[in-house]
Amino acid sequence: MKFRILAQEGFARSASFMGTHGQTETPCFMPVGTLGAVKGLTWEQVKGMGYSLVLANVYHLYLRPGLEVIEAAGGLHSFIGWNGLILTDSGGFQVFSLGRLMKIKEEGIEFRSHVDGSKHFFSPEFVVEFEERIGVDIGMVLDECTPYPATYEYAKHSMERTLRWAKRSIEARTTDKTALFGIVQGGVYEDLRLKCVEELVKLPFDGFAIGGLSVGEPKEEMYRITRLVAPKLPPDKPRYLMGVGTPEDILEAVEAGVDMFDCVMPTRNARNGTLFTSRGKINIKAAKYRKDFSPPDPECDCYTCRNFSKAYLRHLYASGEMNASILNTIHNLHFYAKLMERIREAIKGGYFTEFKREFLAKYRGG
Ligand SMILES: CNc1nc2cc3c(cc2[nH]1)N=C(N)NC3
Ligand SMILES: [Zn+2]
Repeated sequence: MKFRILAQEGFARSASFMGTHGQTETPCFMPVGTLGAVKGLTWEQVKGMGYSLVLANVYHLYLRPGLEVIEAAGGLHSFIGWNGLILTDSGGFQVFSLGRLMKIKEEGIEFRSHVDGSKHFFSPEFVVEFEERIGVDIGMVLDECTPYPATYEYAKHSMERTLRWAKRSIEARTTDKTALFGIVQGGVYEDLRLKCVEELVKLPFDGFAIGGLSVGEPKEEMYRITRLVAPKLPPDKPRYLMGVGTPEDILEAVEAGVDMFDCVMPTRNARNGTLFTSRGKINIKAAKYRKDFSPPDPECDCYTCRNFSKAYLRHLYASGEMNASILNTIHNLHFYAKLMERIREAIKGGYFTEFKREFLAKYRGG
């Protein structure tokens, strides 16, 4: 894995990331393809929007279709038919948020499948092995996701276990074809976060993620921890803020030095009719759009905005048509791709601060 800084403005930077299956430029947003597909879109459409790095989940792929099928297919890229870069989250968060967590032990996490209730066990070593065997470009280590709120004591013990698991994950590596990223935990406690960074950066990770945020804490807390941690992570390696976020969150985090993002919002919100536009979010279900024959976002050049009106999209949604999800997802993911493209250009052009101010004025101004 190679990471080369192309331009810097304050803490914000634009870089190129080279992985086994190609390269991408950062700051970048990763569409969520949890089960090996971005819901409602073909890979041709995802690639056509300019995405070259997508996210999938070890927890889900392990349960369905399972390691045996993916390996028999020749790895995850050939199984799902995506020839760009793939990052997999480790399951740490998913077991906490989806699976029925049974027990956290020093050895690993015991959980029940949310699919059929069967019992399973993830160790840090197993997750690294799984990610290497399915051949992803970037694998996240198994971490203990400290919930919010958590007491200082709980966050401390949880962070210390995440550090012990990080060491075991590095030791479990057998190839550099799968880049491995460490995850910073420590709740909302600055000293725990800094202690975690201090220990984690001693390990030869290819990149570092800030975990344990966007888990229900107030926005200001998320920004405070991000601004504290991001600049302290190695400047020559990618920084990934997990599960984030809205256009505003992304701009704040880029300004703090974050390079990579993932969030279900553009895809999940699309399926429930919420569209991101240059003047803020709109909900296409609203009655006021019944005879509004203007596009979702007059400043957007996506297929949906070039061909369809709010009234039509509202009609599709109200009728439960499949195309409602497809057309709304095309717009939202295109909006995010465009935002990241304009962020990269702004950093390279040295006008990111102005871009952020102008974008947010319009986006919040409605
Ligand atoms: C949606 N918010 C969110 N916060 C996260 C935090 C983490 C994560 C995924 C997340 N998603 N994956 C991990 N392995 N650890 C931390
Ligand atoms: Zn559009």
